[in-house]
Formats: sequence, structure tokens, C-alpha cells
Amino acid sequence: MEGGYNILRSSFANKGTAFDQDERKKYGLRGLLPPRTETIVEQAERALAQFTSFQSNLEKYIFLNCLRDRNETLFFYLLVNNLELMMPIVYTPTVGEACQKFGNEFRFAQGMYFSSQDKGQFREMLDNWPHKEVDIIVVSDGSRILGLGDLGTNGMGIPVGKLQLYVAGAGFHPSRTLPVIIDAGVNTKKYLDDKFYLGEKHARLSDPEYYALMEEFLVAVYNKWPKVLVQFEDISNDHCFTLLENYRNRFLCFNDDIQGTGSVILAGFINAVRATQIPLKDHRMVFFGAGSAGIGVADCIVSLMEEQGMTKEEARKRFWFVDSKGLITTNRGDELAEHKKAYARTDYTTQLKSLLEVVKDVKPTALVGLSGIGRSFTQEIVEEMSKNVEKPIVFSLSNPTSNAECTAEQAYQWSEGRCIFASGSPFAPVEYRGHTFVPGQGNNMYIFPGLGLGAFLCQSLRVTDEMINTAAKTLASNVDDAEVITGKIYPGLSKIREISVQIATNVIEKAFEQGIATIQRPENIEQFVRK
Ligand SMILES: O=C([O-])CC(=O)C(=O)O
Ligand SMILES: [Mg+2]
Repeated sequence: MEGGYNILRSSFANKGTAFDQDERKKYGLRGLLPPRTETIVEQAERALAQFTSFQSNLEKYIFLNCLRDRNETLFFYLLVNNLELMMPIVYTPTVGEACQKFGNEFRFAQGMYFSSQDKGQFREMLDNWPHKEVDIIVVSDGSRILGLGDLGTNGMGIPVGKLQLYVAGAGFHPSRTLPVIIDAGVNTKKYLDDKFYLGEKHARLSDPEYYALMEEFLVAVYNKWPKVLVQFEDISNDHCFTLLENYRNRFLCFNDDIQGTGSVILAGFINAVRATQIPLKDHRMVFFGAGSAGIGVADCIVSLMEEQGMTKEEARKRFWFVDSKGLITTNRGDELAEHKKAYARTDYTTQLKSLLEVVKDVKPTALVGLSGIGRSFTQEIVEEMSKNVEKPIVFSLSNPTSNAECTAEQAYQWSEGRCIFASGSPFAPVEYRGHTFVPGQGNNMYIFPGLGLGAFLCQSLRVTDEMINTAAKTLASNVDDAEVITGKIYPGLSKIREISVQIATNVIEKAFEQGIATIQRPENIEQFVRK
């Protein structure tokens, strides 16, 4: 096949009806398109009408990704101009359903896949990627997709969705983004038995085999694209902390669930502290869920407490972590996973087995859910908590919506409209006793596009805790005092591109301050970012 037809079949080159008459002559497109030339505004109007005509969110998701497969330019134009409407489709929560049904709904491949069958050949395989330059990679092994568990290769929707936000939220070029799945097996029986499942059908690899695969992948990637930024995403707790420790000082990389979520919740917490007017050092925080996100968030809050003069030990004592076995203590008789040890309480002789018992005992100012267990903040728990504080902070952060620890409506009702609420997945505004509450979305989507852009643009040697802390403060400062008093702790989503500029600018400043930016210092960093 030759000429114009190939252009129409390439999602990057294709402009569809927007090719003008001169272009149609030049590229051999005459006769291959309906006669009238349209502007992208007209094309987008039609695409929006088509999007709206679908009933289910999953159909809308499929429509958008198929549109992208035909015409990247139109897809991103539509997304950027309808971000608030389409974010819950291309991203959380619909992307979760799309991952669960990935094998059933598969139409065409996006991104790249590497499995144990390909061992020793990763570097060579990278040369099959059609684009010369890659600036950013999001890589998952599908082992902990949102709060949905081990989805194996079906998890590809997450790297794809995150990178769409890197483009829409921070201006990365679509052709320079690469979504990746490392297929290391799957432990979910449903997928092993599913005839439409597209990953390798075996149990997950042993640790040595797994780490060898990851090592081969990262070495291959940095050999081919030395400047690339790698974001680790939705990797289970047994591996994600080790991977981050192994690679954070070796390559330019970060883990979005530990550090991105940590940063975004720190931002929300900074503003919740402003709203409650209780000093940071006096907060008592009960965390339900001690995985990547829970520990990542606590570490970020601890770093802010240290900055304000507390020692690490004092700061960590303000946290009470609860997991499936109850309050995490040093003496409860089980072998604690390494990442939980720093937050294990040493001051309990009786074992508190349930979240309710812990809330009764601790009388927390903040209750933070990153457990992946839907509706685990019961009426009794939220009411109990609300007895003791005027403005209880209730963060129900697990994704997608079905896994939120409680809904926005429940939190406002059970706290009699007093709580400062945020969730990981979006909730609609809630009417309660004549008042409209707009729940904040404490989702790492506010942080990773700007953080990644800043770290990549200045070619930082690594992503430091200070850069992550700076990103959080920048996000927090986007809500003013008058808004904070009403319980609004995150800015509106429509501001996301502007926020990404600010975050990237401040992250670059920080990298220069720390002496780890490797480009020549631009005269005006903000203008450099905007360009
Ligand atoms: O993807 C999201 O919405 C946030 C996130 O990283 C997760 O839940 O794992
Ligand atoms: Mg994630």
C-alpha cells in the first residue's frame, strides 16, 4: 500500500477531514476523503457528540481509545478541551473496569510488552518501537492495579491512561511516551482460566526471576534512551519498595503510588491542617492500609513534620497504622513486612484487632483509607471519630470508586457536615442540610504530570524527597484561605495544566538547588517549562 492511504492509517500523521485542499494534493489524498475540509473545532464537535451518545462509561472508554488509534491529534484536542468530563473515563475509575475486561475488549495493541519468554532480548525488542525518541515510560507488572488486585497483563490500561494524562496535563509529546507491561505471570485464577486473557498463563515468577526481568528491562531502556524518566506504577507491596530503593539513585525514576500519592495527600493534608486550625504536630492520624500508598503518604507527612522541627521518631509516633490483622505493633506476634516496621507501635500491651477499636482508643483527628477495601469506614467508625473533633479529616482514598472506604455522601452525613473529605476517585457534589459540599479528589494525577515534567526537563540525576515535598506545597498553595475554610483542599481539575507548570518550575528550581539538574540553568525556568 502506498501514498496517501498510509497517511490516513497512521494515527500520528492522520488529520482526517482537516487536511486542506493543498495537503490533499501534496500527499495523494484526493478522492480518499469526503469533499469538505473541516477545522479541528468542527471535528471535535462531532467526536464529542459521538462520545456522548454512548450509554456506558466502558463504551465511552473504548470509543476514545479507538479515536486515538485513528487520530492522535483529535483525541488529545478533545481530551484537553473536555478534561473534567473525560478524566473519569480515560483514567480512574473507568480505566479500572477497562483493565478488568482488557482481554474481552481488546481491539488493538498499545505500548510494549515484555515477558519471561523474551529474556535476554529486551534491548533488541526496544528497537521495534516505531518512534525514535522516548521521554517517559510508565511501567507496571499488573500485580496491584488500583485496589483491584493482580490483573496481570490486563493492567496495560493503567500505563496507557497515566501517559494520556502526562500529555493532557503536562504537555509531553504523545509519540515520546511509552506504556509498558512486564508480564511476570498472574496469580488470579480467574485470568488463568479465562480464554480471552492475553498474558502468559502461569503463576508469578519467583523473586530472583522477577528482579532479573526488571533489571534487564531498566538496563535496556537506559541504554537505548539515556534521558528517559521511568515511572513505576501499580506494583504490589512485596516488590515496589525494593525496586524503588534499588533504582532511585541509579536511574531517573520514581514510584507514583508511593511518592506521587504521598505528595498529593501531603498537599491535601497541608490544607486540611489549615482548615482544622490544629497545628500539624498535634494531629493524630489513623491509617487503614499499610501498603505502598499508606507508607508513602505517611513518609511524606513525616518529612514535613521534620521540616517543622520534630524528630523522625516524634513524627512517626503521630501515626497509628491498621492492617488486616488490626493495629500494627511490634509485639503482636507476627513477622512484619519490612515496610511496616517504621510505623509499628511499641506502646501497646493489648492488641486492638479492628479499626473501630483503634479509632475509639486513639481519638484521631484524621482517618486515612488506603486499604483497597470498599466501605470499610462504617457509620459507627465515622460517628465515633466525629465525637471527638470539630472537623474530622476523612480521606477515603482507595480506587476505583467501588473500593473507596466510604462515599462522600456517607462522610458528610455521618459527620453531620463537619468533615474535611477527600477521595481517590471522583464523587459528585453532595447536598446536606441545605449546603452543597464539593468533595476533593486526592489523586496523584495532580502531581505526577508536573513532577515528571520538571524532573525530565532539567535532566535531574534522580527524583528526591525534597522535589516531592516541593510538588506538594506547590499544589497546596493553589487553594486560597477563603476556600480552605469551606473545606475545599484541592484546586479544580480545570487548572491542571497551569498547576503542572508551577510544579515543574518549582521542581526544577529544587533540582538546581540540590545540584542534581544536569542541563544549563535556563534564564527563566517558568518560560522554559511553558515552551
Ligand atoms: O490511578 C489512580 O487513580 C491513582 C493510583 O495511582 C492508584 O490508585 O493506584
Ligand atoms: Mg497507581
